[in-house]
Amino acid sequence: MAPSIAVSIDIRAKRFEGATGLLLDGLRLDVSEGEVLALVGPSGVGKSSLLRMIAGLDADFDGQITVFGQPASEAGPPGFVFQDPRLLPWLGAAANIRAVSPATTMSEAVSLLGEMGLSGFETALPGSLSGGMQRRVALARALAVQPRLLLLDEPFVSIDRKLVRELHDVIGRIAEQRRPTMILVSHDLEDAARLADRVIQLQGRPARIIAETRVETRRADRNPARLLEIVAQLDEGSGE
Ligand SMILES: Nc1ncnc2c1ncn2[C@@H]1O[C@H](COP(=O)(O)OP(=O)(O)OP(=O)(O)O)[C@@H](O)[C@H]1O
Repeated sequence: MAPSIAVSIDIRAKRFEGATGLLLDGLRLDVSEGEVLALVGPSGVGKSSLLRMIAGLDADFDGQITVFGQPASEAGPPGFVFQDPRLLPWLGAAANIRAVSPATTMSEAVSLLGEMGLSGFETALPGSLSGGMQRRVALARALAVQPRLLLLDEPFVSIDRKLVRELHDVIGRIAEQRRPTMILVSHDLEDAARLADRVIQLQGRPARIIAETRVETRRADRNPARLLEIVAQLDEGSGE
């Protein structure tokens, strides 16, 4: 049986007030339930803007986006991990989760932090955590409401490569075990190659889909050599 559609995007036009020209013009894309989709493209192409439209945070465009069959602006908030972790600096890690999701019990928050590899850091203030750890708290916070849709906006920027790999593992585990539909925005082909089931590459103004690549290799089998091959395949697709 074909998987059902989680997110259906049909944008005829998106323009920002005061900006010259259209940001998006004729973008159609369906995301299947449980799929990990990567949106990749250069800075300024419109990836974050598209993510905000999918989240229902920006309904000012010509077209329609549905999330599990409902207009995005009425579908309820998805899990959203922003480029910067946006943690409350005066609250510990578990309290940060509960501040956004009050229905989450302390033991659920502790268990989520454990899943992110942060056992023992429940009361740690954000300022005492590394950038990678703060991202993991933000991920735990997004997962606390058990979202069917998880949106990740450049979760790997400004952290060093070793921490990026740890975060790749955490997100890969979420994909395999919790199986939310995930849309991951990145400018880095390697992030996409490591995590995505399908990679959409955007380019230009208005932004167009210049390549769509399905990554058939199971995430667990994407060892360094295979990852290099996948990145090369994506590079070829983008004409780089
Ligand atoms: N609220 C806004 N008003 C006007 N222009 C905007 C607004 N938000 C974004 N833009 C413009 O839209 C374009 C796309 O921005 P967006 O942040 O979506 O790109 P991006 O691909 O996510 O880039 P980056 O990776 O640098 O965040 C940019 O030229 C940006 O300046």
